[in-house]
Amino acid sequence: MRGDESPWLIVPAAGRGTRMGSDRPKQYLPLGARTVMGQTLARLHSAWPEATLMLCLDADDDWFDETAVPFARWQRVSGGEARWQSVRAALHALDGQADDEDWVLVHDVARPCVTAADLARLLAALRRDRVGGLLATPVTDTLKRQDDTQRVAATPSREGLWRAMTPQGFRFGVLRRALEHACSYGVAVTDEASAVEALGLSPLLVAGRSDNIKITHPEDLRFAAMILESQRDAS
Ligand SMILES: Nc1ccn([C@@H]2O[C@H](COP(=O)(O)OP(=O)(O)OP(=O)(O)O)[C@@H](O)[C@H]2O)c(=O)n1
Ligand SMILES: C[C@](O)(CO)[C@H](O)COP(=O)(O)O
Repeated sequence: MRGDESPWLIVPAAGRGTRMGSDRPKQYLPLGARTVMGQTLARLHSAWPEATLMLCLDADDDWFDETAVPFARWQRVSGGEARWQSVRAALHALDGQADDEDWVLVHDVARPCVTAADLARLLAALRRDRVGGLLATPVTDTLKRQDDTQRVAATPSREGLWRAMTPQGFRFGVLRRALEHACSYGVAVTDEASAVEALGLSPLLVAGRSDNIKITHPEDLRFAAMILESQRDAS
């Protein structure tokens, strides 16, 4: 970001929610008093009201309602086939607007439970760092690797393993280069950090709350509603 007054924020929201299996993309399902997208954008806006939002939407999206966008400065970007392609399209749209040194924060529309405290901690950590980084939480379950008959082939150590979350924040120039590199070399990246890692850089892991869940399956939606309720009771 260039300063407190104009951070860049990319929200990939062009997914179809296949695993949710609902009648509409999961970002448009009701969650509390809003939609999933409405909750996510409200959380981001309360932390970073001056941000410029780049909102990646499917080109054929008929569900989008721009009254759900609380940001004064925002642009709609046509998303791509995969998440990283949606983020890349948003970075292309920032060409000529963002400087290489600006920080860009990317947050999934499907993570509506991110807290203001985690957003503030991430940003503070990024400002002290040269590379950039992401919210993440240490793995707490025992892990199993399957064989080709879906039996346990191994129990890998969870020591030093984290679950990657969002936001993920990097300088515009680095992230732009990382996604072009991933595109040119056909590297399949599921988050910004892995694209940056492919450049030989080491993103910072910033410990975040484990309830910053990604809504993926139907049960996650009910879980997210409970999390939002419990966070409201706690505040
Ligand atoms: N082509 C895509 C695919 C995904 N996303 C976004 O990336 C985030 C994480 O993706 P995921 O949870 O996999 O969402 P979907 O692609 O919607 O879900 P599914 O894989 O079940 O279809 C979501 O905010 C989603 O909207 C995107 O902007 N563009
Ligand atoms: C970026 C991400 O949220 C990190 O956990 C995640 O990888 C995105 O979801 P996908 O299912 O991998 O597209």
